[in-house]
Amino acid sequence: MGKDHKEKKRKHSEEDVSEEVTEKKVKLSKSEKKEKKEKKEKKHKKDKSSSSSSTDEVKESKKDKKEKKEKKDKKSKGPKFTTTITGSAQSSQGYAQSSSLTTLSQSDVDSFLSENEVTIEDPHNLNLRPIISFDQIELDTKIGSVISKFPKPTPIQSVAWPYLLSGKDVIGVAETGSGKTFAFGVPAINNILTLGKSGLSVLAISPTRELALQTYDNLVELTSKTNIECIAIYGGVSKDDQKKKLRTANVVVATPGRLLDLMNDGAVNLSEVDYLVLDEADRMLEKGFEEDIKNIIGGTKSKDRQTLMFTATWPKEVRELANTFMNDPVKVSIGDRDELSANKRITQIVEVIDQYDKERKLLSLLKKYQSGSNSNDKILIFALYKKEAGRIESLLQRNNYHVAAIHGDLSQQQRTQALNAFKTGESSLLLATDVAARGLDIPNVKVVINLTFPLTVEDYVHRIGRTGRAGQTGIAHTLFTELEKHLSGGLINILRGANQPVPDELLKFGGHTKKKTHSAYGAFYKDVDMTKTAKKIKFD
Ligand SMILES: Nc1ncnc2c1ncn2[C@@H]1O[C@H](COP(=O)(O)OP(=O)(O)OP(=O)(O)O)[C@@H](O)[C@H]1O
Repeated sequence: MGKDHKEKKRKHSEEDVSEEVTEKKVKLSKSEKKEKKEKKEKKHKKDKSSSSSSTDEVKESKKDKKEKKEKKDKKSKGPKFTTTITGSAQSSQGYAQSSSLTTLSQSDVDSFLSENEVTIEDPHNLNLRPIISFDQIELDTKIGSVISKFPKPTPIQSVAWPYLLSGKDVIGVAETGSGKTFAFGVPAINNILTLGKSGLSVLAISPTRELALQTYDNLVELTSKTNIECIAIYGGVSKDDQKKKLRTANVVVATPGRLLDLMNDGAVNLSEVDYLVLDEADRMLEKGFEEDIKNIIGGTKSKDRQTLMFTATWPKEVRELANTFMNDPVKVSIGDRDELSANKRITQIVEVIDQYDKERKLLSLLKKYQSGSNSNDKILIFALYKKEAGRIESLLQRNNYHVAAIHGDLSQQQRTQALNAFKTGESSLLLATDVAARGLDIPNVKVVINLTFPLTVEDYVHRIGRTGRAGQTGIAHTLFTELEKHLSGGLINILRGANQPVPDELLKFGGHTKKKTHSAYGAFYKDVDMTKTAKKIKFD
């Protein structure tokens, strides 16, 4: 390999993966569009030449539609949440149900499951009861004292912990801001302490540098009273310090590019990793990451490894790939996660506007949301591309706004500074690309403004999830233009699913979400039922 090529490769691996994937997707989608057009033309010619076969096709497609409808009707008539957990003292591989959980009445367990719309798909039939209060779980006291700052576990923690402490592979799907980091973090650290593990045994993979750092901070807090050493591995900073710390680390949180880089340098050995987490798992399983993830997982223990996938969105398209890395996973979902859905405590406002009106509209929204007693409210503005972010940053500065910015054209130091300024409130505006869409837990973000709609509806759910976290409420204000009309159907479904008004102008775009032209991208496809009204599903 030539020096230039090597250098290019290194740079590539250190670039922010998230933005990189977004841009790759767009480039590829152009060539795929061309391919699609050619296919369409071919099909058209074929149709013309055979009118009888075309009649057959119509019949066939009607039949298909009928079958699909029947299947759908059947599905919707069946029980939505099928979880029942019966039985009392349960134990499995090192996890023993506490006596206080055993004495909990079955009706209390049932109402917890129903109120939180819990679904558990457990191929092992373990029937493990959810941990409803902290006194129902026996954790190492060094961890117990850290998490006791919270009043009780969040639903995803309640349900996932017993399975994770039992050594099972788990897919955890729960809304944004619902405590998924501790859902996988607490058992990770508890297992190290109680099983007396040494060496590098826990690896969590994150899609962005900022999220890797945040998860690292959470794990440092959890291990603060222990000798466990944690390290964050991410690009844009020197490797030397990371290499040194890797020699003694027990827990690694990493972005894929830098981790692979260090693996290639021989600076990290994952062969003893037996607790592997893909955070924002659907993102990590997209085509742009797939190879990297395969290579990383290939370096970990293949036998006796516990593999976890956590996310707020779990599109069908990634599920098969997920299974290839897992061993009979238990799937735990909170809320109706089979349908893509947003956190219901977020007020969603969607305005359909002319794209040339965006900048004027943004300035008026900032005036509206930061006026009077709300003048210091934190607002997060999402642009789609680095260029757009740069342009809007100048626009805001010209209008005397003090704005922090995070996107791929900035150095890691600038990004970290910007995020800190927004976290501490030194700057009440943060302008970001989708680098900040997932996972970031920034206190008190009151409003998220989508200046340009993201490339997928999943990304929309993650973006708006930067507000309304940990039980709080928030506002998401989205500017939608004709350019994004192919995503209108998916957006309409999300709005309806969260009991939010759907503007007539959005309905006019129709209710069909087109299949993504590029399979690497978002993997979100859905036929939209325009007759669907928002419903509250009850567990009975
Ligand atoms: N048991 C708990 N009770 C109350 N708050 C909690 C609890 N556990 C975690 N939190 C807090 O909830 C917030 C959101 O948690 P976290 O960032 O893990 O959410 P998430 O589900 O991973 O969100 P996202 O899908 O956006 O990544 C954090 O500030 C965290 O400290």
